[in-house]
Amino acid sequence: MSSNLKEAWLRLRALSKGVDSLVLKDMFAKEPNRFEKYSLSHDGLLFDFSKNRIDETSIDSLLGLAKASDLDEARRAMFRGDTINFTEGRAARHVALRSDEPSDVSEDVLRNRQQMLDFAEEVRAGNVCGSTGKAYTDVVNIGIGGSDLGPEMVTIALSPHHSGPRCHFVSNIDGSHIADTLLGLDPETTLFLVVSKSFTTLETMTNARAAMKWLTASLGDSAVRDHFVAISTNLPKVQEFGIDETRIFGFQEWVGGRYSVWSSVGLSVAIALGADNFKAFLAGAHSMDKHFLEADFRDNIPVMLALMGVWNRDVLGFLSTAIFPYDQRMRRFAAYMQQLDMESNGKRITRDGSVVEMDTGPLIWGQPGSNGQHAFFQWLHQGTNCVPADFLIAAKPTNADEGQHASLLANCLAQTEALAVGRTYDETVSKLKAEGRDEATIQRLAPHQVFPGNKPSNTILFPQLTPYYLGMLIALYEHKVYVQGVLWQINSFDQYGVELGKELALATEAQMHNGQPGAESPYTAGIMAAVKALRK
Ligand SMILES: O=P(O)(O)OC[C@H]1O[C@](O)(CO)[C@@H](O)[C@@H]1O
Repeated sequence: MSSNLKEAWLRLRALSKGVDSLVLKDMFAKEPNRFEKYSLSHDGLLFDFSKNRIDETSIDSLLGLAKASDLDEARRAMFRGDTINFTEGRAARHVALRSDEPSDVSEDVLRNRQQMLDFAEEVRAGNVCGSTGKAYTDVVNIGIGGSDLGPEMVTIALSPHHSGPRCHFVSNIDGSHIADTLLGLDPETTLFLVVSKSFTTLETMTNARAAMKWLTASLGDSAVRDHFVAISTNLPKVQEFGIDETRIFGFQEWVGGRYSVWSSVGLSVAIALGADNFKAFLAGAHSMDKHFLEADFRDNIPVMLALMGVWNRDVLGFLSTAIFPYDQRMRRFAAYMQQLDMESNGKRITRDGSVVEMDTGPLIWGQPGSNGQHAFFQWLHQGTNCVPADFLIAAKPTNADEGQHASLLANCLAQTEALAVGRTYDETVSKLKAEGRDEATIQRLAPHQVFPGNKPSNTILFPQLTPYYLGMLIALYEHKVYVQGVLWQINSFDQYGVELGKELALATEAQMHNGQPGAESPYTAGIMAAVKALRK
């Protein structure tokens, strides 16, 4: 880490001494124009970060950190296609997937995109169909992690825009996932998309083999050609698996799994929504890309979102960040963001090989509002921990009642206020008095009904949940994650942390099926014996 950056971190962390005086209620009283000062907009999307425990001093210090980390060069390096994935020695150039501008990779990107969109349109039109001549009614995307979460989240979020076959998503190695999905599907009208960058992922290969068995049992081996598509960068493995070469859609090595929904990995999205909607999805992301690349840091939404996260994590010390889309169709958004953020920034080694000295990526979790309000919001309001949260909401509903949407909006905004402001003991006593409670009841209940408040949140408001704005939202979070990785000096684009468990699972499975007694790992021998006894 450069001495500049070290100093910037020291300056920032020195501010932690004064954080007790940062009380949102008082800060709003002193600065009634906080919304004007601490909100940004771009292309219809509004980012309100006024309900963070920040002031001009903290913002200056955070911006100083961004500058000292050479973030300006880092963002240009990403767009140039430099080797920013420095452990795996490649670029992370997902921004090129949503750009039509000429570059060294644009020809390849546009060719892949066109092939994928043409195929999607042919499927939608019924021109490409099953082995018995029937059009596909159902598409099953088999993949996991980035080969599943993006397509699944996006197709669910944009369901009002569906006009193609139904889409299903199978990911889990648990055989019940594919079994339950295939129930009720007709082999003659089902198309399987086997999505795996590596084409070696155990879950995906196992589920793909199960799907093939199910299909060929009724339509014979020759049907595989018409009912299986592969999306991968590993062409030899796909061919070995037996998928016809005319049904293989590739993408580039520099597309990371969790950044791949913009590539051929989005085929299920394109089949469900059509090429024009898919292009609008890319265009929304591109708009955010340009904003991220060009706007000054203080006016830059991904940069400021990242800096709020760093403030909450490294100065205020909060372990987690919650994501609450007030949108039932965005119910898989937090799960998607979990992989994006936690697989990217759940790291502890910096670019120079040393152990990082600050806390890195937070625990990401969330559920849609208003449901969450009736489950875990109690804990947020009155529990002993503090969790900063992002609230996301569309100004206008899509295929839903305007009045109900007004209630949804009101709930979303009210929660951000309740978290920030809380309710004091005296206010609680007044409320109980107004309810006509007697003195003894007031004394007994008041402490239980106090809300400490001072819980930070961001609010992200967008016009409507369209393909364009969903693309913009995802790109916003992608860039936030990258900015934070740059500040922490970690590589946001590898995922070595998932490997050890995979290796041990293979050894454990071998032991479970045909291992010699006594040769088991001491850590699992006891439970393995219990499993074997129960399986007899
Ligand atoms: O697309 P693949 O190669 O099957 O990988 C699936 C997922 O597995 C991981 O490599 C590890 O969980 C993810 O990064 C990736 O999205």
